[in-house]
Amino acid sequence: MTDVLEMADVTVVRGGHRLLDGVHWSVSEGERWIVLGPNGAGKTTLLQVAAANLFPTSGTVSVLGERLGQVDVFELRPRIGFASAALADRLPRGEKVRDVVLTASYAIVGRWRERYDAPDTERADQLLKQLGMADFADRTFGTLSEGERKRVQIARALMTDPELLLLDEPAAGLDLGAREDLVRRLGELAKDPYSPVLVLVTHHVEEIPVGFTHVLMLREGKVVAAGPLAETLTAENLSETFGLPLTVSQEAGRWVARASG
Ligand SMILES: Nc1ncnc2c1ncn2[C@@H]1O[C@H](COP(=O)(O)OP(=O)(O)OP(=O)(O)O)[C@@H](O)[C@H]1O
Repeated sequence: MTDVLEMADVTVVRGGHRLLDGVHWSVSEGERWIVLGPNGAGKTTLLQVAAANLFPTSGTVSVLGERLGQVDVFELRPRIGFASAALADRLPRGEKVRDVVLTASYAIVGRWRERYDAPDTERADQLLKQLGMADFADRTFGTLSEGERKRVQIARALMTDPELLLLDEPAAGLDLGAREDLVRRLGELAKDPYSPVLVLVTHHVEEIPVGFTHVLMLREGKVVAAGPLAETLTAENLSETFGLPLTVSQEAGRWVARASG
């Protein structure tokens, strides 16, 4: 199996703080990863490095076979799909939903004078359909609910047919129904063999979709544990990651955690 992502001894220092501290991480073709950890653990920083948006202070990073520092990141970035709250904030509220997806082709937010061919529009519509948003294509982004916006962002992130898809807390801020809907859709994406390699950041084990295969657990910039979900997401590792005694169980492929005792 080829390596999609390879980090060796990656450290990121900002303002005297070690946001990431000696991270080793290897992601291979076909894997679906969860990055789990408490607030401030460094999850977003890790994703920024994986997205080739942030260069580490030390250590080496290879993404899709290209070594950061030796590759033109403007050629690499279109091969990586990315969705985060920070990116969503930049999407114009008055933009048509179809255009929010379409403009990803040019890595821009907000349609202007660029030209799109019919296959681009067809792909945007197909992705909106896949995410259950076909009926919303002509609405403006600002009129959507939070859950609907999240689904549009995932469609947008898939527009360039990326080889790696990075999702930073896609279920944050959703009510129970919208969260379950999104987790189910991410589960469908996970089981599709044509999907890109997936990396999903979350604080909550309840948000791990069925079909995800691996977990990297992060605390204070350090990897607590990383490996296949079934053997890595233990009560011991979870307690160490979140800094309190926790129990964890699995039911029908979904995970539940609570404070023990
Ligand atoms: N430029 C910076 N200078 C100093 N510290 C920073 C800087 N950027 C981020 N941090 C700190 O680095 C830590 C890790 O941040 P990061 O956003 O990666 O964590 P996270 O795990 O994604 O957190 P959350 O779950 O709350 O989103 C935080 O404590 C944050 O305050």
